[in-house]
Amino acid sequence: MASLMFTDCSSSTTSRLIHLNRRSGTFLLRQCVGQLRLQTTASGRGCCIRSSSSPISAISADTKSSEGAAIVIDGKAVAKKIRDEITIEVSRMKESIGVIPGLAVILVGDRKDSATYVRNKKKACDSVGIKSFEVRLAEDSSEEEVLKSVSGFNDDPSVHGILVQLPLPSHMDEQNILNAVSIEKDVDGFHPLNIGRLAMRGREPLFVPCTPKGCIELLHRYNIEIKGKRAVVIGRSNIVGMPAALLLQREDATVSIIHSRTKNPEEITREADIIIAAVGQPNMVRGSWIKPGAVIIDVGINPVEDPSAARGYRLVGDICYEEACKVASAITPVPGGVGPMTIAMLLSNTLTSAKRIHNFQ
Ligand SMILES: NC(=O)C1=CN([C@@H]2O[C@H](COP(=O)(O)OP(=O)(O)OC[C@H]3O[C@@H](n4cnc5c(N)ncnc54)[C@H](OP(=O)(O)O)[C@@H]3O)[C@@H](O)[C@H]2O)C=CC1
Ligand SMILES: Nc1nc(=O)c2c([nH]1)NC[C@@H]1CN(c3ccc(C(=O)N[C@@H](CCC(=O)O)C(=O)O)cc3)C=[N+]21
Repeated sequence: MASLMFTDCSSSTTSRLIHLNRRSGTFLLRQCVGQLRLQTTASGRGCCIRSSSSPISAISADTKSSEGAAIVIDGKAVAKKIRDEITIEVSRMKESIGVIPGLAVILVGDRKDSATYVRNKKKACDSVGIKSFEVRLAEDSSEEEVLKSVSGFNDDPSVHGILVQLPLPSHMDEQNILNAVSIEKDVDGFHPLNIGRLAMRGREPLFVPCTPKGCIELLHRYNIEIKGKRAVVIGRSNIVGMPAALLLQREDATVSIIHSRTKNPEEITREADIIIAAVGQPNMVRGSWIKPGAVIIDVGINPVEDPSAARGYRLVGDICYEEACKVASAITPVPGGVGPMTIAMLLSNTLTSAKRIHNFQ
């Protein structure tokens, strides 16, 4: 694990989440995702479930939320709904034209977290009927070997999406490898042509990177308006922060980007109606950074030591959850927020790719 450390803020976040999920998970799934209505009763512990009988479209980044009343944006439930939608489309495609969408994953090295992600992607493919292909290469493989695998999948007609799991070992040229993925199969959306088109007005990428796409999809599915809002993206990586900022801009938000050299990040963040945090710093964004009523999408996935957890660690986001949910109007939890959406968007991009390649509507 890259950053195993103690952290003060949100020390009780995990137990609180489990508590909330157990008591209110079912209604969240049914009401937030299905009928787009919220009729929650505030949990006994008060944090992060807003009591409301209004439609989710009432969530506004402008309105001051009442104390301790943020709505939990349930990424796990939305991802499940998207997987159900994909399952139907995959079987319709199979029945109509006999084609099964296929996703190939290339994993180099033996990082535990990467192996877990790849295993989860395979499980997700199985759950919707997408065929999965996998190549595992040793840490000391050559770049040529990886390029050979990419090229094999580029030429394989049963593969419609190719994902090279990142990070790659340091002796490899990541750009060179990502450039080699056929843009028609670039379901991660990391090819420079796809990113370039995302940045240009009037141009459409073939694929949008999965994590930022998942963030926007959550905002859409909760009817959170983006147009005209002030958005702040914290982090500017090629795979999350930068494409997230581009997507928000395409949705007519006014976007600021914060990075490691930004002065007074808290001041800039406090102006935002919508915050997307993709930093990799556990609990960095404190309650005092957040404008009352802001909507928060927490992309960060940071392992922090926790002897009481079965794995010896637990995952926290970049946002100090327990402080933020007292100020924000809506927030994604970690885990159960953006992570499951990333995988759902990967499946969705793979289905889109197969449909496009076979000209199937
Ligand atoms: N939920 C999901 O599906 C996914 C989650 N993640 C998680 O999201 C987080 C970010 O991932 P990723 O984008 O790949 O990370 P990177 O390390 O590639 O990028 C981090 C970004 O954050 C900025 N940054 C770092 N420290 C600070 C700071 N103190 N203040 C302001 N900005 C800072 C960096 O700035 P600079 O550019 O100046 O260096 C950089 O732009 C991680 O926790 C990762 O695990 C990632 C992918 C998917
Ligand atoms: N080519 C490439 N594409 C990626 O999209 C990519 C990548 N490389 N490298 C690593 C990051 C990270 N990433 C995650 C996906 C899902 C969860 C996820 O499902 N998380 C669960 C928790 C999982 C757990 O408990 O361990 C959750 O947040 O609820 C997390 C992180 C994709 N990435």
